[in-house]
Amino acid sequence: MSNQETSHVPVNLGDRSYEILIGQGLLKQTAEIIHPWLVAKAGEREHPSAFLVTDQNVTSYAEAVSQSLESQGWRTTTFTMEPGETSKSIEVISKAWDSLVEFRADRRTVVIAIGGGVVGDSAGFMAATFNRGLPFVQIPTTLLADVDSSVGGKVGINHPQAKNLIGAFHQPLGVLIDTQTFKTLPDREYKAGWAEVIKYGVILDEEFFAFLEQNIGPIQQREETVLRAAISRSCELKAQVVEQDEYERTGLRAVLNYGHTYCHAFEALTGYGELLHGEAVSIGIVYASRLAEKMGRIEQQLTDQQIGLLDAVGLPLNVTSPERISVEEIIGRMKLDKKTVGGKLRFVLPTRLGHVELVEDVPEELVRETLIEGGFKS
Ligand SMILES: NC(=O)c1ccc[n+]([C@@H]2O[C@H](COP(=O)([O-])OP(=O)(O)OC[C@H]3O[C@@H](n4cnc5c(N)ncnc54)[C@H](O)[C@@H]3O)[C@@H](O)[C@H]2O)c1
Ligand SMILES: O=C(O)C(=O)C[C@@H](O)[C@H](O)[C@H](O)COP(=O)(O)O
Ligand SMILES: [Zn+2]
Repeated sequence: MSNQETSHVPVNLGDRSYEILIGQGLLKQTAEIIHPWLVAKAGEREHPSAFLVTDQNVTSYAEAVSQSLESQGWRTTTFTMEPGETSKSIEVISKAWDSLVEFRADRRTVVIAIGGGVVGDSAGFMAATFNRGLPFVQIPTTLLADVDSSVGGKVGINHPQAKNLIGAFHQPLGVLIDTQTFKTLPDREYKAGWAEVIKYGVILDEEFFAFLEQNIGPIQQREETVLRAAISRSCELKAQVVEQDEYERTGLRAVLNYGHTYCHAFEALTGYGELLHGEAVSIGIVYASRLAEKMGRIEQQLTDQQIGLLDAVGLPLNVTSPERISVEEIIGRMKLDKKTVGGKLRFVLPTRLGHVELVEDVPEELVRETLIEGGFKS
């Protein structure tokens, strides 16, 4: 694939269908790219307006987007959040609602997220709630947002007790991925994104997992061809799951939550921000796999294989100083997980490489054992 080509990944959801575009230098063409998306979904408009949402580290990308739109006659304003997980809060959303009022946003104002998953999830929640729903476009700028958070319509904010507890399903009109944004992405954030990519291999695609194992060097070098292949395949796999269970009703979409029951508890208990989401996913995968071993679903070799790949891309395998957090606190936070039914924990667990299942009857004692063996306070 030449670097100049733009790839298209469709997400087929009836009248909420959209496409994910992956290419270089797309930000500057935002106005031209999103115009047909808007016309198809909401009709032609005379005085287009856009509410741009970004964070302080990526304002230059938001400026490129506003320049493109304003050159085509759009009225725009930019809402800039502080970077980091703590911005996924009701206080930030409340300020954004005030700005939307001040901007005189109407039902046709497009909310455009330009940033990582924090910006995308928050902006999506603004779009889902203001005026009972505004059109929404995702322009992700982290690897994690490219491969996961920008796709599938889960939007929301955190509750101090649990991740993403307040939210909605609100699909974007489209996703525009400009791979040039990788140039400024710090190493820690870059590595964090690979946790969700590796997750897809474990849950759905053994061959993709092997491809990642064979490309550690190019991954570390941020080689464009491998990056593009990994982003496209991840988006395809996520789209296939979301197409079958958009609202996570049948349990099918829950496979995307592999490692997340542990991950979300660790994120909340370490105070949102100590661990990046991708780092917590990496740690959560290790724990979930160990739990699967204890349940006799897999051999230790499969856990070791996942650890090998996570470690090779530089991801953490445990929380720092786990002894400061008690096992009971973790179990308590796990019970706030959205997969919990009637107070009973449910976990997504592997049966083999490329396949996972949502498991109902997980003995809490085995979960405790994994945590105690990981060094948490008993
Ligand atoms: N909705 C979903 O389906 C879904 C899926 C996965 C994760 N998430 C959520 O996504 C969030 C994590 O997203 P994230 O990992 O992108 O973190 P993030 O949004 O916090 O971004 C990470 C950091 O990188 C900076 N940054 C972003 N792009 C940059 C660039 N190109 N150059 C320089 N700096 C840049 C940001 O300012 C921030 O400091 C979590 O809140 C997680 O819960 C949601
Ligand atoms: O899109 C999904 O569905 C996912 O589970 C993807 C996850 O990577 C993501 O972290 C998501 O935000 C978790 O959703 P939640 O419903 O457990 O909050
Ligand atoms: Zn995730």
